[in-house]
Amino acid sequence: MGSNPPTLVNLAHDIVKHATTITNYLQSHNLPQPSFASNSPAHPIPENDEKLSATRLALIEATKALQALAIGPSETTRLFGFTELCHLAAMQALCHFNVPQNIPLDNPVSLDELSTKTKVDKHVLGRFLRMAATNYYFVESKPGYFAHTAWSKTLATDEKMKQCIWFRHTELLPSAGKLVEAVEEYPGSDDPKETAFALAFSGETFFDYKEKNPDHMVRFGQFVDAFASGYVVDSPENIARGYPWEDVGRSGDGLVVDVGGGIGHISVAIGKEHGQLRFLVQDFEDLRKESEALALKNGLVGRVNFMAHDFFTEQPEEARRAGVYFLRNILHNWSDSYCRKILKPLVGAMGKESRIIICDIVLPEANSGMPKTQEERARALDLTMLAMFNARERSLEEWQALFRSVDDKLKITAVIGRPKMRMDCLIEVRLM
Ligand SMILES: C[S@@+](CC[C@H](N)C(=O)[O-])C[C@H]1O[C@@H](n2cnc3c(N)ncnc32)[C@H](O)[C@@H]1O
Repeated sequence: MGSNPPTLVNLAHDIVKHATTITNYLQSHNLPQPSFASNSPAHPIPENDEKLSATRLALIEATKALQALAIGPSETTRLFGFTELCHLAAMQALCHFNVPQNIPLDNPVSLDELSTKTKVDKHVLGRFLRMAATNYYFVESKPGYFAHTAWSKTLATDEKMKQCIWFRHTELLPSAGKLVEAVEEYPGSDDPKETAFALAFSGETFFDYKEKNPDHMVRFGQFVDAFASGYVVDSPENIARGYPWEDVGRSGDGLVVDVGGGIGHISVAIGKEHGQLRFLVQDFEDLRKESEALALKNGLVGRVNFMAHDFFTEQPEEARRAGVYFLRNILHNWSDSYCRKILKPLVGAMGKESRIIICDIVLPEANSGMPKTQEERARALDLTMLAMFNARERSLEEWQALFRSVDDKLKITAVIGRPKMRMDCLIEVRLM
């Protein structure tokens, strides 16, 4: 979609073209134009129109390239990460001291009043706010008075959004800082105990640390919720509509085993759209109550059932020969050797009609044409998996090699990606 060659002028032309398409779409649908004003919507460009979403991505892509060319190589390197790190520190401080909640949604507040309410030194508070304002979070509407923008309002109106900042600052940043040490200390390790995270957090694995620090567990859960509620991750509805689930009921008995399914929110979303399917959500016993409450709330009692099950062990009789073994965001948390330990019991339980469906990222090959902004996010998730778990995102070739190493007959039979899905793909695997 991009201009060739990507010169300043060609990119600027692309930007005008894409911006015009989006502006006209919003106008013709009576939707507000994107703006920094605090009453502007949090998702101004609708996600459900595939062509519009592609234009939005192309616009982001062109602006990223234009900005890189305008700043140039030397300045980019000299300032690398400098402002981003300071933004993260300032934003974490502002969220920690509940500054977004203490600014009225539609009016400015004086720095004096904000300092009294939050008990943060007025001068330090002003410095954090002025840093954040250079990134469109908050605006100094007149000297010494701060108001919300649409950006900062996301933090004021949804407590969960603050955990996106908290996670990056409090868990990812210290872990990322230990990556070099981890690579030197544990060369080639695939052990979840030998990670950058463990080096940063007193030798604990990610989940052991969470168990000992329930506050981190709660915040992490809220972060995942917030992260999954926008453009970045596929919604449960995308998954429910992205795959021909109606075929599952035709062969086998319509049973979907949601392996490591959490409280079963994906099973519920698929179950609401596909009445012929039954679901067995497998996870740790402590999620049973919440899972059963979710099924009850959605009128799916009897069709969405919970079963405590450790996915490293053999499947019990009632979960054998299921139509589907579904694993969403499970295998990317584990290295290949652990993935084999998860997949082997599933292969052992599969009947002739069974399939495994994996919902995870498929990393692009070199020069695949995937927009750089998208690829950047996928690669960032890959490095996050490395730092936190010694795990990884995988390319199609790496997925294929993993399945082959479990069983020669395990073959990828379909990959559903864009435009039906966003970041993740649905990878269908069968014994052939
Ligand atoms: C990243 S979450 C994904 C949850 C769900 N599939 C989703 O897409 O929202 C990983 C899940 O795996 C579960 N899990 C971790 N180890 C497990 C094990 N040994 N057996 C069963 N579930 C496990 C966790 O409790 C958690 O719910």
